Amino acid sequence: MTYAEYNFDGLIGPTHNYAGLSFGNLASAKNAGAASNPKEAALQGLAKMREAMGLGLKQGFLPPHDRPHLKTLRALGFSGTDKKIIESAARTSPEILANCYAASPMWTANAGTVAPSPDTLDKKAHFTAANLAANFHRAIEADVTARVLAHIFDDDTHFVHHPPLPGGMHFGDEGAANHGRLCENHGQKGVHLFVFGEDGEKFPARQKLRASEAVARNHRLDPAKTVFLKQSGAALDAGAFHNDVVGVANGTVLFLHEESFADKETAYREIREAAPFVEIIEATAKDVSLEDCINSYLFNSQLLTLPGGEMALLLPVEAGENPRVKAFVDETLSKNNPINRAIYKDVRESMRNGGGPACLRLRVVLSEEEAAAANPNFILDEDRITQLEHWVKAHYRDRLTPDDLADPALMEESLAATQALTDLLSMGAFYDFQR
Ligand SMILES: NCCC[C@H](NC(=O)CCC(=O)O)C(=O)O
Repeated sequence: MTYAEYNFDGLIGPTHNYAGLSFGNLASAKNAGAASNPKEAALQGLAKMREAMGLGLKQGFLPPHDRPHLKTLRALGFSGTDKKIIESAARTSPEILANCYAASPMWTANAGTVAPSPDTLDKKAHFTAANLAANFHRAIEADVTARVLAHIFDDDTHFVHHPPLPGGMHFGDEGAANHGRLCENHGQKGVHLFVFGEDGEKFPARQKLRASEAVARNHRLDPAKTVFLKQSGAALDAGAFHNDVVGVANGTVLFLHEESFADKETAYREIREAAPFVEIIEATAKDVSLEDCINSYLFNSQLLTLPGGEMALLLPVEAGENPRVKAFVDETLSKNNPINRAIYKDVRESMRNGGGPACLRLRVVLSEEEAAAANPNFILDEDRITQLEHWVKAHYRDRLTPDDLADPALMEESLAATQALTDLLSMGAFYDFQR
């Protein structure tokens, strides 16, 4: 059976803004209060999806969530008409309102963790939506994300869906941003790398070891092909709030910064034991400092296997603008390894909130049969992506500041856009505001 990797990117929602909500995420803090451009953000995201499609890769997307999330605002005691809810939240609790307005479901690397069917005991593909317990604005994504995944992969002969882990931060889980899969080819049993953290001196760790272990158990992974690795405190405190800021795995390659893990020698040994075929390509601190790494998002690139078998790095333009990072990329391309191409893409709107190319996508490996069982409305072809571009251009603003969140007109526009999208995608009464 033929297996292929699908990248499911987050379609960036109409309320994309810079509210500085994520402690430990340096870009989010730095840009707090700045004006965003939601239209440009969504079009940059779609342009990245087009790029991947142009490379001959399979591309899907996950829809944005309904924002503002009125259900959460009501649960927190705001009542009356929708307009009244926005007005009173804006007046008394602008911070709560900003959290309920975040377009953060765009970063689908945090939507959940996926185990492809060749890797699981029951030979089904398993999904666990991430609980994102570390941040209020992200924790409210979990239920709707679980609904989205169940809607797209709606066939229990092929797919198993696990609810977000219970227990709040005790089982804090941030999904695929702390997870990678190594394999010789997609149809063979892969090796799962789960990276967890422990609170640093400056910043808290979001991913807990016990959460990664629970996901691995639920997904019925082979313990011999599962490795749990502790993130280094230095990386966390330098701003790597998710491990995918300092490393990426694809196929036989692990591409990362040498200071990613707490105990590098042990980590590499365990990875090699589980995946003897692995090729580790690392940047030393001398090549690129952790600071350069985090400012440029070098390792938050998508490492993609092209149809011809070679690999390409899809990097943010910021990586090409840093001379030390650019030199390291050029050197990597010139060496004898599978990475032969670098493509720099502009996803600046997302980058300003700490999300690079790899944050914007969830990888799902599917057999042909499984792909045929997935909802085709969320797999892109030329017609579908053009439709989405038109939808963005028709509904999105090109400027949004945190002050604008107080304006009930923004709520009306955003929910009207979401309604139009559900019509376009035949989703029915999908979101909480439609029920
Ligand atoms: N994987 C990338 C995730 C980026 C995301 N940023 C944010 O939520 C910032 C939102 C804001 O500050 O408005 C986060 O930190 O989880």
